[in-house]
Order: sequence, then C-alpha cells, then structure tokens
Amino acid sequence: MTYQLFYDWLGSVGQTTWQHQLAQYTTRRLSPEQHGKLPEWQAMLKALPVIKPSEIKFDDVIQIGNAADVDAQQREQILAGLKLLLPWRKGPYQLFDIEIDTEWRSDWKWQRLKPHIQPLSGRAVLDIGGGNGYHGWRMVEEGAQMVMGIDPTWLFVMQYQLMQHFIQSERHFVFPLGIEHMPPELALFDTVFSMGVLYHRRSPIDHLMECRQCLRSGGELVLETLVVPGEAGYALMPENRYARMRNVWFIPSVDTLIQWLTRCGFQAIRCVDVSPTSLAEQRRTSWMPSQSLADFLTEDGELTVEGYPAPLRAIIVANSP
Ligand SMILES: Nc1ncnc2c1ncn2[C@@H]1O[C@H](C[S@+](CC[C@H]([NH3+])C(=O)[O-])CC(=O)[O-])[C@@H](O)[C@H]1O
Repeated sequence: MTYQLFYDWLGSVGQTTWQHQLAQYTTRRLSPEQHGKLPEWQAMLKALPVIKPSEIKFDDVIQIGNAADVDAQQREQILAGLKLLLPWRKGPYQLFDIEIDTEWRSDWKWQRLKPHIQPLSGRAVLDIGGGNGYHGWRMVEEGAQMVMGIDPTWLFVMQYQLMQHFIQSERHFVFPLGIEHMPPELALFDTVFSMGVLYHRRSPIDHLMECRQCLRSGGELVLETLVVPGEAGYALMPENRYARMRNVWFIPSVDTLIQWLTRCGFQAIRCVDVSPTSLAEQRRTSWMPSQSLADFLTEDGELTVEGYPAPLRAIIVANSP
C-alpha cells in the first residue's frame, strides 16, 4: 500500500494515535467520490507497468530510468498517463526518455535555499504545500530520514503517486491534506518547509504558528513566500486578484515578515534570499499549456496586470524555540 511505510515510521516514533487518524483520513480523501476525476486517475495509476528503473537521480532534473528500460508500448502507456495528469507545474522530471518541462524551474528555488539551511541528513522533514513532491525528492537526495509532503490538490498527489510507482521510495510520501489537517502541538519534524503557501492562507499568523507546532524544539523553518517592497509593518492585501491568482491574501514586506515570525516566537530569523521571479523560471510549456507569468504582468514586467508590484520572493530561515 502506498503509505504503509510512512505509517510504520510514525509508529516507530511513538505517533500511534495520529498514525491511525492519518490512515483513516487519507483513505477517505482518496476515495473515488471525493473528486470527479479520481476514478480515472486511479485506474491509470493501477494499470501502470511494473518496471524497475535502471537508474534514479534526484539532481536538478529528477531522472527516473532511461529509454532502454521500456518498450514502445510501455512508453506510450506512460506518456498517456502523464498527459492525463496535465498540467505539470513543478519539476523538471525525466521519466525513462520522456522529458517533462514543467511550468516552473523548481530547481532554481532549491539552488537558492540549499546553501542556507541545516543539512537534512538524518532529519524528519515536512514539506507543506509540496505539490507533486519535486522538492521532496531533493530532500531525500540530501539524506533526510523521512520526508512527508502534504498538499490538498489531488492532481499533484496523483503526479507524486505516478513517480513513486517507479521510484518506490521508503523515505518520501505525499499526502492529500492541507496544513489545517495536521494535529496541533505535533512537535515532530526537524525541518519544516513552507514554500509558496503563506500568501494563500487567510490568516498568515496562524499559518506560522501551525508551522511552529509541527517543529520539534530547536527545529528549523524554511519559509519561502511572496514579498513586496516596503518597510516594517507594511503588507499588501490585494483588492481581489494578484497576478490573476484568486486566493492571495497578504503579501508582507521582508521586515514585516520578520516581525510576524518574531511575534510567533521564532528565533535566529534571517532572510537569506530575495529574488524576482523571472519569465525564465515560470513560463508556459507544452506540459503546462495555459497562461503563465508572462500573461500576468504588464509589458515592461514591472507590475502585475492588476497594477501591483511584480512577484518578488523571499526565503527566510528561522528556528523554533
Ligand atoms: N491549506 C494548504 N495546505 C497545504 N498546501 C496547500 C494549502 N492550500 C494550497 N496548498 C498547496 O500549496 C501549493 C502552492 S505552490 C508551491 C509549491 C512548492 N512548495 C514550491 O515552492 O514550488 C505555489 C507556487 O507555485 O508558488 C500548491 O501545490 C497548493 O495545492
């Protein structure tokens, strides 16, 4: 079963109550009536050929196997499965000889943050809003003992399951849940990543407190989010959409974000990177054929189509007390 090894691990670290709750909740969330397309997606996953990839590399491109591992019929079947799960936002991946050029160069974010975080070797890691698990695979590569990804979007969980079908990792599991479904006062993880999630939360302070509660004492938070230029105390609340996104609530300045983290009790708070999102990092590709960043900005790239500052993203690292 897809998640059994994770449940076993939870048992081994004394989380027996949550182990059962999580198993029940996950089974319910993945039952076919939960989403109109789940039955079709799950049938596709179940029918995938069983193939042991000759090599697996979690570099900038997550590479699983190569051309010689599959025959023409298997390749067609896998390609059709990948296409059933369009759009592919986070990557890049290469599955056998199929290159998945995703909307985001997610490897660039990883390169920006990696020099600044505690080494992940031996750590239990939570990736909130981890999408299809791209960064989770990078965390496995860095030696994490266990990586739990959580993401409420079924499509992304299906994308993870497709890759996991071939990778068969014992250390990386993406669950179909949101941060609000994590137990309070968990104090379990050594590192918690929250990347690209804070501005989607109606209550950013509560989100930071939830991140803190998932961390053990002294654990590390890696927070990546949209910021705007401005002084301490300033945050932008878009009137409606921001860069055409409907669910954006608060975009603070870096100094405001540091204040929020301070008031939530975090320590050793440091901003390690601020970078504008370039049209090379987020763009339309054949694997994400609808509108992308270029369609959400004015022609000079300075403002969003709504007239707000163009996307600028910060990475902040902090410790739980
Ligand atoms: N309540 C929630 N709880 C958890 N996740 C959520 C919630 N609501 C939405 N999400 C998920 O948060 C992710 C945000 S994308 C960042 C992906 C990756 N981390 C990245 O840094 O590239 C945003 C971006 O592209 O910047 C999506 O996968 C949502 O389904």
